[in-house]
Amino acid sequence: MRGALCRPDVQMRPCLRPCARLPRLPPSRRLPSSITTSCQQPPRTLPGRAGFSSLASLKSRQNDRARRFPALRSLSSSQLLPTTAPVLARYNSTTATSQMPLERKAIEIEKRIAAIPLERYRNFCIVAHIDHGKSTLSDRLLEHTGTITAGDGNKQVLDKLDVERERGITVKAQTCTMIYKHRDGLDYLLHLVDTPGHVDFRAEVTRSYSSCSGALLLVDASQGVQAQTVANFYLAFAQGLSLVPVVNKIDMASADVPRVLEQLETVFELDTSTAVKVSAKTGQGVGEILPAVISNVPAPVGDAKKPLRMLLVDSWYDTFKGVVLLVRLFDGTLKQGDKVYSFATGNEYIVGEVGIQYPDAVPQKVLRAGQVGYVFFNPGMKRIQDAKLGDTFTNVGCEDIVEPLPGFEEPKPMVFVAAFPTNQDDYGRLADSIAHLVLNDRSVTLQKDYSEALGAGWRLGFLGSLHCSVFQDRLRQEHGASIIITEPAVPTKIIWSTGEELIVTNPAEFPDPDDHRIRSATLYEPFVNATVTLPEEYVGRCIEICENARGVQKSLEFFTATQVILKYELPAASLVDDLFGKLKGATKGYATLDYEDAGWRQAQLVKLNLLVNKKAVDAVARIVHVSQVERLGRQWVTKFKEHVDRQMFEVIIQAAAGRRIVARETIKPFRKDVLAKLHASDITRRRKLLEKQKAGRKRLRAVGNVIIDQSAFQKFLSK
Ligand SMILES: Nc1nc2c(ncn2[C@@H]2O[C@H](COP(=O)(O)OP(=O)(O)OP(=O)(O)O)[C@@H](O)[C@H]2O)c(=O)[nH]1
Repeated sequence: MRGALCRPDVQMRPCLRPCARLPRLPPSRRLPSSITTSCQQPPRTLPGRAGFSSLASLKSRQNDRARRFPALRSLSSSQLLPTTAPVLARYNSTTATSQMPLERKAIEIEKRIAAIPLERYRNFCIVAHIDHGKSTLSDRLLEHTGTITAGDGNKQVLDKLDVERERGITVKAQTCTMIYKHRDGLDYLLHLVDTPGHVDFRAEVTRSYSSCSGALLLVDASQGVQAQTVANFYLAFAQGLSLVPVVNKIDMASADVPRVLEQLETVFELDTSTAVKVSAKTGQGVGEILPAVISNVPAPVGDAKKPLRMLLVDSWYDTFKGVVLLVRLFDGTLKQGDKVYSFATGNEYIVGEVGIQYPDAVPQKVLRAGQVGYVFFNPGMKRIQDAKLGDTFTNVGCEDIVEPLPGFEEPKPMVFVAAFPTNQDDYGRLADSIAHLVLNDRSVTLQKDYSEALGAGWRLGFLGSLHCSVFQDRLRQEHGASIIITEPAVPTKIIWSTGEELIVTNPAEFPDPDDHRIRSATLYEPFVNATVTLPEEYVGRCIEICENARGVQKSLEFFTATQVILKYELPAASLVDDLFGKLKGATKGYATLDYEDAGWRQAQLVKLNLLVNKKAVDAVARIVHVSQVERLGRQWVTKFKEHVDRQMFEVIIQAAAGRRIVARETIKPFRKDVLAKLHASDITRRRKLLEKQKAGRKRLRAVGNVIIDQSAFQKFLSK
């Protein structure tokens, strides 16, 4: 959430181009620019070509593996080389210089970059609401600079995950270096970051801003300013980024450019005389963007002659290279063989390879101050936990004279679910798949969990509901996993009468109603500050929805004659309860929502249990506000009844809030005709058989021995 992520310690820059003044901004501190001390570094030998041969060596390793393990021969190259093969495939199909082998291409790029001074570097990202065209515009810029060739196969080149392409959303910020020949005839080194628009991935956005000094503020000409435009604008502004207004989708019949320009002036007080009007789809006007970036975005500050000061922006795991780091160099240079020191862990590493994303990994001899690129070590960094995002690296021996950069605040997961394999035999395989995904998504938290009903599983924490659903999709798509996922829930804070605190993310850890301590404890739930933008005619309905979600209105402002910004303080639980879906439904899809962490608020919370023959189904339990128990309890018992088969005995389904039963349904038993073969007149025998049947039922009921099929849970837990 934004509150937890934005950097209150980053100073606002005195000059903001083109906008000069803005109210209501958080205090911030300037990004450190340079240090004045110097450091004697040991003489280094120039790296040989070894760094460039990594691809060849990977391929020969692949062949070697295939020779040793014949079963691997049937696998595709992408299965054998999880990172490099798709990279190569796309590189070959997309890169303008793609006909060249990787090594030649690397040398060519290196020559051009070496001739570009720091004053001609520009690091920028695209700030926009979801779906306003960031990834499409990135494609056009990559084509415009010849980084990739135009063509149908090149849609959303920077959206590398399957789930991103399938859903058409950016989940992971991606970076790309471009070399641009400007109108002045000189080469400029541009570094572009395509960021996600959705609020769940705000951590990615914030981190990306730290490697940039400017941003394109992109707005859809038909939709105008929306919730995430506002939120991302304030984040970028607080980081001191220089903003270039860009109006996109001008090819659309519904485009209203003058209205959008007016909004940019009114909402952000931006000077729109320099705004660029484009269609990322057709390419119209795209040629004007990079000249605007060059004139408005300042070159990064840094000194290549100083000791290394390098910020760790992102990381991912590669089977062969170990952890690969995406870094921004503030000072110094980095090349193969350099020894570096991590301020966060105190570990030392030897650089194995450095390079740039162009848009895929292209090795380079050296990275210089101001550049953003990748590095991996030799021997490789084994544990992803050692790559602490926001960490500063310097040359070994310079740790006492180099001041580390301010890091990032780790995002806190706010949505928790439990996950279980559909078939317990798959536990081991699913554990591997989850571990693999968690390696590359640092914001997911993972703990082992166990449910009597569903067996061994895990409790996973996510940044939001979309983050959770993207993770599930990736598990299914990339690992073919079949899982049961419980309903998402937010954490609860308990402050005991002794003053001690406990954050409960698993309802199983919530104290029993019989536990005397809970009666004197105070309970808290997380709240968010939500910003909703919507057309004026739907205001009444949206207010009703927010109030029903226990929201407290903070403000209602018109930012144009027909558009409203509504601000509410809301329980975070309402977001997992599909508040956004309800708002969209009420506004024909026009409402947009953004939110930031507003901290904990005291609340009357209770654990709601689903009981089957008096026995709690642990996987279903939730901690909810007292006002919700009746509605949710009724919903649960009705839905559960639909999915449980009739048994030989009566099944009682109840919802219990603490000790209070709030809803009940009964499934009548099959009555087996035990008297079928009996002669009608044999009264004693008849009574005996009926009594035996009754006792048998009683015994089963007493142990709550209800056989519930796994598919019943799946259907119950699926929306
Ligand atoms: N007509 C038209 N459609 C566009 C234009 N730019 C983007 N689109 C379409 O708008 C949709 C969203 O574009 P994306 O580039 O995925 O948007 P995004 O901002 O990267 O989306 P997120 O990463 O999910 O925030 C896609 O269907 C694009 O084809 C444009 O200039 N004109």
